Amino acid sequence: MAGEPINVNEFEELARKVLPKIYYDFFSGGAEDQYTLKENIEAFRRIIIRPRILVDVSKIDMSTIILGHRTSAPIIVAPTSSHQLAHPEGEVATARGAAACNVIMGVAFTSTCTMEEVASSCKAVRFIQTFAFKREITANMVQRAERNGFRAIILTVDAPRLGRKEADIKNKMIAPPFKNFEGLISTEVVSDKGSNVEAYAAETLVPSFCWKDIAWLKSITKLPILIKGVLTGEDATKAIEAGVAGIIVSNHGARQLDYTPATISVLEEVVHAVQGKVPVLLDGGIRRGTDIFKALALGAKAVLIGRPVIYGLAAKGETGVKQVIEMLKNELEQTMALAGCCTVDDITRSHVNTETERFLCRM
Ligand SMILES: Cc1cc2nc3c(=O)[nH]c(=O)nc-3n(C[C@H](O)[C@H](O)[C@H](O)COP(=O)(O)O)c2cc1C
Ligand SMILES: CCCCC(=O)C(=O)O
Repeated sequence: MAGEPINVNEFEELARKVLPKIYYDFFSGGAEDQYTLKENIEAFRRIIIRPRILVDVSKIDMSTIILGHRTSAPIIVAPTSSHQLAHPEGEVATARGAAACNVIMGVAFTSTCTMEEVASSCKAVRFIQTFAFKREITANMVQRAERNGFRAIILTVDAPRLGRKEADIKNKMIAPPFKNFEGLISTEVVSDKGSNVEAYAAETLVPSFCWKDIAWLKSITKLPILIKGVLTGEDATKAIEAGVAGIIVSNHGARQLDYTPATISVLEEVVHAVQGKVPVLLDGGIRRGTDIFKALALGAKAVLIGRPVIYGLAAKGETGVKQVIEMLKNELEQTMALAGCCTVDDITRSHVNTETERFLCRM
């Protein structure tokens, strides 16, 4: 690649060049055979856009409202851990990039900067992400989130234990200090068996966490709860019954259970189960504005972007994060104009064709 990156994939190439291999592998990798990792991207390619012509597209408005917050585009920075392994300024730089683009910033509790550092560094609307942690960790997180102006809790439910990323095992990947845990976990988290991420998980995660624990989480906070990691209509129905404020269709960027479906291929199933009761968001494999358009056409309110943001951060810090988000926004704007959609509400189911539909047409 010569010159400046002009799309998200070129940012990945740049990140691969600047990062030590062990960290590039950590950020880019998926679980086991990485079937789902490839599928998250491939499944988008199998969806075709049905543009409408001769629509007045002289003004395109990508803005939307997510849980009451107006944002410039249906894009949220996905909560991902360990940003200081990509860039010394870590999550603070990422959050500033998100703020500059007026999109919502998802902050992982396993961040390398503290929640407080991120909160005081930028004006972005921030959501805090947590796992099925021990109750004392969750209670601490909730108090700090409320005190520091976080607007929602993202509860990630696809990780009762950690997925097996074989590159990390081979590379003996050592997690950076997750500063939010200071004073909360007693033992020094180290391991001589290679990756210490397992040790972190064993110290903090509660594999017995289940649906009834959502009622407990609701009882200790007024913040809306988004549940992240839903892949079936059945679980979407249960999530609504549990009283969540939103659902994120996600397979954790293919880093947990391999051979789960590409998220875009199960979005409609979840959307049908939810019946418009709460917003449905999606992440996994978004690399183009056309991908965002397809997700919206199939019923998502917005999408979350994981790895592309990290690649931007690795390549150019805050500026890189901003450039990656702006690229995706520009591509979405271009797609909307060429498909004849002036606002996000104009993007409908009839603007795309799935592979199944094309197959059924031939029968
Ligand atoms: C390096 C890395 C770290 C992640 N850390 C977390 C995390 O701490 N909590 C979480 O809920 N999801 C985490 N995720 C998953 C993301 O939130 C998101 O679901 C995924 O990255 C979306 O796929 P994409 O990377 O293809 O955009 C992580 C993903 C990556 C790549
Ligand atoms: C203990 C860190 C968890 C990070 C994570 O969720 C991931 O790498 O996918």
